[in-house]
This record gives sequence, structure tokens and C-alpha cells, in this order.
Amino acid sequence: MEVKEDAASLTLSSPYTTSPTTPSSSISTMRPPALPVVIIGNKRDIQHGREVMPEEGQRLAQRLGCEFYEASAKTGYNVDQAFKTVVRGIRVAKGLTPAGGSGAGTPMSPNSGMSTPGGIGNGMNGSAAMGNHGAGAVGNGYAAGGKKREKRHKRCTIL
Ligand SMILES: Nc1nc2c(ncn2[C@@H]2O[C@H](COP(=O)(O)OP(=O)(O)OP(=O)(O)O)[C@@H](O)[C@H]2O)c(=O)[nH]1
Repeated sequence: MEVKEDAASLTLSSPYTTSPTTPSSSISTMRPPALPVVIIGNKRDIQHGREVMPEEGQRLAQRLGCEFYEASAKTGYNVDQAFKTVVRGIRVAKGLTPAGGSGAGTPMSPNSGMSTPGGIGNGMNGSAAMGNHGAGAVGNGYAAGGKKREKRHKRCTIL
């Protein structure tokens, strides 16, 4: 499992949310096909000094066709839901769970649920982004076309 970390919190603007081009290009560049994506804005518990508005995260998620959660590593708010959404995306991609079922939690994005075109809904092309640290992506171990990849290619990436 490979873990990468990058990006910014809700209390610190980052290129992922401030640039109209960087989020899509960086995430789509790093994300292999069949990679579920969830954007998570961390530090939701900090009420002062917010630099990233919920609408910005929602817009980014809409652009990337994925879910957006505001979460807090301190209180645990939405942490389970965000990870359950990623896991569900992996299960859908593997054919273990039918696509289009109810979501794992309450994402901020209007494209909630699992049926976003190009997102976790079809489970075949996602990646994930976090707001404290912006983005996390979890590979499902399957190459495009459903052929099982070699084990060494399985990885979890948190941007
Ligand atoms: N209040 C609050 N603090 C957090 C949260 N997540 C991380 N922190 C705190 O932020 C500090 C830095 O956390 P890390 O993510 O490990 O380190 P970092 O990437 O250098 O820090 P930041 O750039 O501030 O995100 C620590 O003191 C954490 O306790 C959160 O959701 N809420």
C-alpha cells in the first residue's frame, strides 16, 4: 500500500480549491482508471479562520464527478462516512456491490449517492481528494477492463 499526502485544510486555501485547472489536472493525472475518488475537507471543527467555503469543495467535487465531505480528524466528524464511501466505490468497481445504492453517509456534494457520472457511481473511474489535506485515492486492484492487476500494483493514495 502506497500513501501520499499533499493539499490543504479548510483553514488554508490550496491549489486544489483555488485554481480552476490544477485540481482536475493533478488528480486526473495521478489517478489510474477504476480509482474511486472522494474529496475530504479536514479541520471542519475549526470554526474561525476558514478559507475554503463548502461551496468551493462542492464545485470541485462536481467538476471531478465525485463526493465531497467536510470532516474533522479531531472530532471524527464524517471520517467514517468518507472512508466508507471510498470502500463502497472499490466494492462497486470490483462488482461486489451494485452501483447506485444508498451512500455511506451524508456528503456535502449535491451529487450525493453513488451514481455520479464519472465518479464513484460507476466505480470505474474515481480518485479522491482531501481538504486538510486534500485528496485520498484508493486503488481497487483491478485494471481497466476488469482484469486483475498484479498485487504489487494495489495501493492507497492520500494526496
Ligand atoms: N482542530 C483540528 N486539528 C487538526 C485536524 N487534523 C489535524 N489537526 C491538527 O493539525 C496539526 C497538524 O496536523 P498534521 O496534518 O499532522 O500536520 P501538517 O500537515 O503539518 O499540518 P497542517 O498543515 O496544519 O495540516 C496537528 O496539531 C493536528 O492535531 C482537525 O481535523 N481538526
